[in-house]
Formats: sequence, C-alpha cells, structure tokens
Amino acid sequence: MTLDPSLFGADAARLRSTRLAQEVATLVVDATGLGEAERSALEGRLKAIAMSEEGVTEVRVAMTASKAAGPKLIAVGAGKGGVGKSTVSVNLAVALARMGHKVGIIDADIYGPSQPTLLGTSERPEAKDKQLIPVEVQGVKMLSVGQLVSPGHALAWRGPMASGALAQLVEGDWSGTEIIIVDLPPGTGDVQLSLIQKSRPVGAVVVSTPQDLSLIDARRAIDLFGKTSVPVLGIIENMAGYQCPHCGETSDPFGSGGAEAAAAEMGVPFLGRLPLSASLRAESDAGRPPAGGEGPAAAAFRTLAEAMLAQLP
Ligand SMILES: Nc1ncnc2c1ncn2[C@@H]1O[C@H](COP(=O)(O)OP(=O)(O)OP(=O)(O)O)[C@@H](O)[C@H]1O
Repeated sequence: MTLDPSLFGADAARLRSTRLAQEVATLVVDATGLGEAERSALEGRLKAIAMSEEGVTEVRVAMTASKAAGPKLIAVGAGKGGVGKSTVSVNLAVALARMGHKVGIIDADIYGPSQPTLLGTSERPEAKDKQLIPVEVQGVKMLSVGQLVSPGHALAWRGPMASGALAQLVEGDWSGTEIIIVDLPPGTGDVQLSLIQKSRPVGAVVVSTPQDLSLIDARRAIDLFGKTSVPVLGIIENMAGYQCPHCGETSDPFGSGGAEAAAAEMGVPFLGRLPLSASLRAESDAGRPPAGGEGPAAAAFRTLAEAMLAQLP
C-alpha cells in the first residue's frame, strides 16, 4: 500500500516513494541541497502528516541526496576548433567566481590545452594519494591536460590513453568546489562522447561563430549532448560583429544572428553573443581573462554566466 503524495502539500515534490505495511509508513525523500536544519524540519513535517493517517502507528523517513556535496559540472563544447570555446570557458569560470561561486575549470582539450596560458600559470598540480590537486589561479581552481605533459608537447592521445588522462582530471580533488566548467575537446567524436558519459555534466553550453559552417557543427554538438541526455543550457555566439576601433562602425564579418536563429530552430536557449574584439584576444593571450577586469567584456561575460546559471536544471 502507498500513501497519497498530495497529503504532503508542497513537500510532495521531494517524495520519491511511500509505502505502508503493517502500520509502518516508509517515506523515501530526496533531500538534495538541503542543510541539516531544513532536513530535520522536512522530516518533522512528513512524520506529523503521515502519523495522522489512519492505520499508521510508525513513520520511517529515509533521506537520499543525489550528489549533494559534489560539484556540478558544466561542459562547454563546440562542433569544431577555433570558435573560442576555451576563451569562453575560462571567462565564464572567472565571471562565476567573481559572482561569489566556488569555481573549478577542467581543461580537457587534448588537441590544444590552453587553460594554463589563458590563466597565465605554468604551475603543475601536485598529487596526493594519486589524486591530483588543482592549482588555484585568479580565484579559480584548475586542472589541465596540458599540465600532464611538458609544455608545448603536442598531444596526439587516442582512445584509452586520452580517457585515462581525462578521468584523472575529473577525479581530482575538487572538494569545496560548487561548479566546474569543463572545456571539452572540439568536435563530436568518441573522446567527447566518453568524457561526457563519464563526467555526467548537469548541463552543456555550445559555442559557435555566426557562419553557417560553424553552425552546422554546433548542431552536431547539440545532437551529441542530446544523445547523452545532457541538457543544453544554451548556445553562445562568439565573434559576432566587429566594432572598428578607428571609426566606431560595427560590421559583421561572419554574418549575424545565425546562432540565435539556429538555437530557436533547435529549441535550445540562446545565451547571448560576444563581439570580435582585439583587446579580448590580446588580454586572453596575456593570461588575463577579461571577465576578471572592468571593461565591457567583463560585463558581457557576467551576463552570459547569469544566463547560463538561470538555465541550470
Ligand atoms: N571574441 C573574440 N574576439 C577576438 N578573438 C577571439 C574571440 N574569441 C576567441 N578569440 C581568439 O580566437 C583564438 C581561438 O580561441 P580559443 O582557443 O578560445 O578557441 P577554441 O574554440 O577553444 O579552439 P580549440 O578548441 O581549437 O583550442 C584565440 O586566439 C582567441 O584569443
């Protein structure tokens, strides 16, 4: 026998199952995200209601929490290389950290790990009991596949070797971190697929430039996340529009509005666009993510980070 969940009002949303046998009611409750005090208040309310039901002489409440303590991973992908995926990843991470979140970044781009450069660090992570300890830089904890090989060493890892290295990053010591941005390798192949399956991100962001060709690849990336049941939090259009530093006129070298239209067509949110900007590139190359500064790029990345968080399940 079961108890009718509607008895429990708003708390019914947290009920996973109810059972009544030999006058004992057993309630399984999802307590994800609740603190100690809230958990015991919830337990008290459920017990009181269940006890008031006829034929109930004892109530047992089992609390479960899905990965309550673990960080939430957000994958940033792109159908192809060079669209600014790594630049967007690091700036989202820095923007989130500035908003007060405890943020990590995993640079899983085995074809061109760039996070150490973008964050301006050559520090190597230490390992404790075979677990990598992320380095902390510009308010963000970071582990990069680039830290596992000597600088400049081209990575041509395939299959199990790539998966092994990437698993080490995901299984690093991320304690104290709430959100981890995962800078995926560009493309939609097996390496990306197995990384998504292993790290189970709570959501994914797809970066695209406005050209049709890039958008075709972005669609593939969205398909890949769909196949792996990872909700797409949205598309970010990068390198959209260029403001001439001399005359101030804005032009659209790669077209405009393509990503927004593609997002609408595929039924995924459009998170916003970033212009092509020489200063963004220069600051990035120098290891100073503009999201950590004061200019318009910082505001733009903050807006994107907020839009992304708003889509989290
Ligand atoms: N909005 C932008 N304006 C100007 N330059 C940009 C912009 N976004 C990215 N770039 C520059 O484009 C280059 C490629 O960016 P990035 O490395 O982030 O791309 P990516 O998609 O991660 O590429 P890959 O995955 O192949 O490494 C970098 O030099 C970066 O500074």
